[in-house]
Amino acid sequence: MSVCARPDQWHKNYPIAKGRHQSPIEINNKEVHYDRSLLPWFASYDPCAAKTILNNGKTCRVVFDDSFDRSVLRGGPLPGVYRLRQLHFHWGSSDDHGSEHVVNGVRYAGELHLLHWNPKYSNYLDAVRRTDGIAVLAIFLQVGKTPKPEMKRILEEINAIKTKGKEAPFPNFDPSVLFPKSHDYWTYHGSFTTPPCEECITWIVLREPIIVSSDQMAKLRSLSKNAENEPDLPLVDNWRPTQPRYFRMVFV
Ligand SMILES: NS(=O)(=O)c1ccc(NCc2ccco2)cc1
Ligand SMILES: [Zn+2]
Repeated sequence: MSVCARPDQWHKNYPIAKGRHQSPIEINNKEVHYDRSLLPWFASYDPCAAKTILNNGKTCRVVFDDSFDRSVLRGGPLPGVYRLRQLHFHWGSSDDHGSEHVVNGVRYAGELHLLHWNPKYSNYLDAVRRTDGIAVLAIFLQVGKTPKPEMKRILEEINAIKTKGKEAPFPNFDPSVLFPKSHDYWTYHGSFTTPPCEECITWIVLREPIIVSSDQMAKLRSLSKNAENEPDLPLVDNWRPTQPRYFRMVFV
């Protein structure tokens, strides 16, 4: 495996991976702080901003037009609007694990991340270098009998992006159809969960998971991390283990 492949080796190329604001973390109800000044969050997404779906060898990602304030997240812990840039997933090799954040010891089968950046900075890569540059809305995927029908749209495209580097058009999609009923959330300051592990993320982790079927999780696991003409390597277990919380409060 290349030196960057294993999370415990990342710090060799990205020293910040051993920082004090790394993600994901364990969220334990007995340690969270209630902050009544926190507002509800709101997403207003333009379905026409959705562009393509791709397999980058590490995850399945849907990319949106973020050339202006077209699809935005605001409220909650955020100081202003943040532009939706992409969404992607993390999942395991079986239904009993795969999420990045862990809640009171509970691991979910997967986790959906919607990544937004702060347009007060000139572009995404500039925002990535700022502590208030990025906001990620995280939604747990729980395996159950009555899956959310809106997940089907994404999973139907999986066959078109089986191998690394494959991309397909993904028009007319409003990701807020994937949200659970409750908007209750935890929030804390953390990092990217993959290199470069920059500590630029305001995390908004939804308490209520969305239900997916075991077949839908198997569909995600049918993706490959290799390119088309290479030996098959299943794309599974693309989650980072939880990192030390140090003294970061997690707010409700
Ligand atoms: N799982 S996540 O939401 O923390 C996440 C999201 C996006 C990246 N992208 C990698 C990157 C960082 C700077 C430029 O490109 C890495 C990790
Ligand atoms: Zn992620």
